[in-house]
Amino acid sequence: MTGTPILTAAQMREAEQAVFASGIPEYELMERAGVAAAEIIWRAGAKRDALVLCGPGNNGGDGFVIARQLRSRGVPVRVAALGESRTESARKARAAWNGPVEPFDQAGPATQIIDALFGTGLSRGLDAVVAERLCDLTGRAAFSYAVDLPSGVDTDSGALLSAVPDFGICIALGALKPAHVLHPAAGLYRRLVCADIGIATSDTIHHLSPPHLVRPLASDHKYSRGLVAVVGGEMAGAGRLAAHAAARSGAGMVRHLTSLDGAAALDAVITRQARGVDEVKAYLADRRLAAVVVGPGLGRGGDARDRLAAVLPCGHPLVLDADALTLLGGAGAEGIPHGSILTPHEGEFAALFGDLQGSKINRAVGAAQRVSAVVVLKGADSVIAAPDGRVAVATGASPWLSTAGTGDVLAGLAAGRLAVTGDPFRAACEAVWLHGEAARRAGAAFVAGDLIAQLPAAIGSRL
Ligand SMILES: NC(=O)C1=CN([C@@H]2O[C@H](COP(=O)(O)OP(=O)(O)OC[C@H]3O[C@@H](n4cnc5c(N)ncnc54)[C@H](OP(=O)(O)O)[C@@H]3O)[C@@H](O)[C@H]2O)[C@@H](O)CC1
Ligand SMILES: Nc1ncnc2c1ncn2[C@@H]1O[C@H](COP(=O)(O)OP(=O)(O)O)[C@@H](O)[C@H]1O
Ligand SMILES: [K+]
Repeated sequence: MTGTPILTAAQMREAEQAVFASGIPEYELMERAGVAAAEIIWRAGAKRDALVLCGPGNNGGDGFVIARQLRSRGVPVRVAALGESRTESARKARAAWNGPVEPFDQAGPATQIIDALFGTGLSRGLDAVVAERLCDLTGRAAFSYAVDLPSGVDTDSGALLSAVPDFGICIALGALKPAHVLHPAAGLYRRLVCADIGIATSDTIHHLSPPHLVRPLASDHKYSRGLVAVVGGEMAGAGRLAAHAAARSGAGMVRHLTSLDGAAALDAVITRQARGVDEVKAYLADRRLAAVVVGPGLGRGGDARDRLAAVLPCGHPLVLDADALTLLGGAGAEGIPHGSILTPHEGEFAALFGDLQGSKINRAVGAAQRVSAVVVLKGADSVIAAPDGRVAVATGASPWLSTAGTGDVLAGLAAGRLAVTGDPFRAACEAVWLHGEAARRAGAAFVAGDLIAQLPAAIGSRL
């Protein structure tokens, strides 16, 4: 994965130490951060009057540098500070600002508000009066900026530790942090900009980037492009959605095994009635199968359990979703073949891995390592984790995706990409990106089937 790196507060401090060890002083880094942030603010707000809110730590120090930079460009700037500056660099930045400093609790509104109260060093929620004033000033400003992070969010989990206002632009310094991509914090700004301040970042957590897909070759045929089986059950609709998504994923052929009568007449998806477990097993004996998805439309009764039990040892690469995850949760996540893709929403995840703690990223990584499989922990911020520690986080998903059946589409799509690539982490990343792109193209108030219709265009955009 090659998207923008995401660093926790501790990893950020390590990267910062490496810069200091190379001979660059701390204050130089603060100057770089302030200059880069001021440039972004200048481009957005030009000469509109600005109020910079400075906290006691280095985030506040960045604020003093920003104030000086903006003033040198002719912006009418005021600074309000929350007490004294407590770090050497912040004191230096404050001394270099030779304008007045207002007490935070007396600062009046401005057209532009720059929040440099707290960043990665926030250790607890803001005092209620401070948070309230920040919300009030930010709400009244026409332009608002959060320096590094909105003050009040927990860097590593994206949780809100106190009331936090909505910002226009969040200026991440040096690298993204988990709070920039995880909700609820990730929903607090309209635009996110990452300012390069010369910190080397080589970590394993990345923002999900658009995939590079390949066209079929002239020598390809339907089996070489990947044969997918969808093992459904009594709820044919969900299985059908997964099957049709797989059929528009780039895979060569899709078979949908249902326990119901009525194979579709004219359809690219081959629907087969496989009433008993032996019939399911017979279909799964096909060596040409490149991926099998089980869960959408499976059901949760005894028959569903038997079908799932037939799929788990089949030896083909698996995508486990929906009812399959719920059934596996009841069994303590036993029997999940290594290298599978699991696509739980939070409820299914809790049933499977309820004891895991920490941020959404930590929980997804813990789960992936526990079952040696790729875990896609879905939601407005979907986290894709591999057992080797690689993580991609998808942001900006359309909230219109919160409609029935879109998860079935994702499962089918993941199986299709798994059949094409043979690589579970890559397939999961491609599927989540294509799913999000299809939703963007589908616009508003779509249903799961509309999403499937957008998949060819989404794929076409990445060839
Ligand atoms: N990493 C990098 O590469 C670079 C980092 N840079 C910048 O540094 C920022 C991190 O700076 P930082 O570590 O000094 O922490 P910061 O967020 O300013 O706050 C810490 C202070 O606030 C205090 N405090 C905490 N919570 C509080 C509360 N609720 N209410 C009241 N007080 C509270 C806390 O006190 P304590 O918890 O010890 O009581 C401490 O005094 C980072 O976000 C970025 O902007 C750039 O300059 C250059 C490159
Ligand atoms: N509020 C939201 N914003 C963005 N994406 C969402 C939101 N809610 C759900 N999604 C996405 O929609 C899909 C829903 O999947 P799931 O909950 O399994 O639904 P279903 O079981 O009905 O198919 C997932 O891909 C999830 O990431
Ligand atoms: K801030």
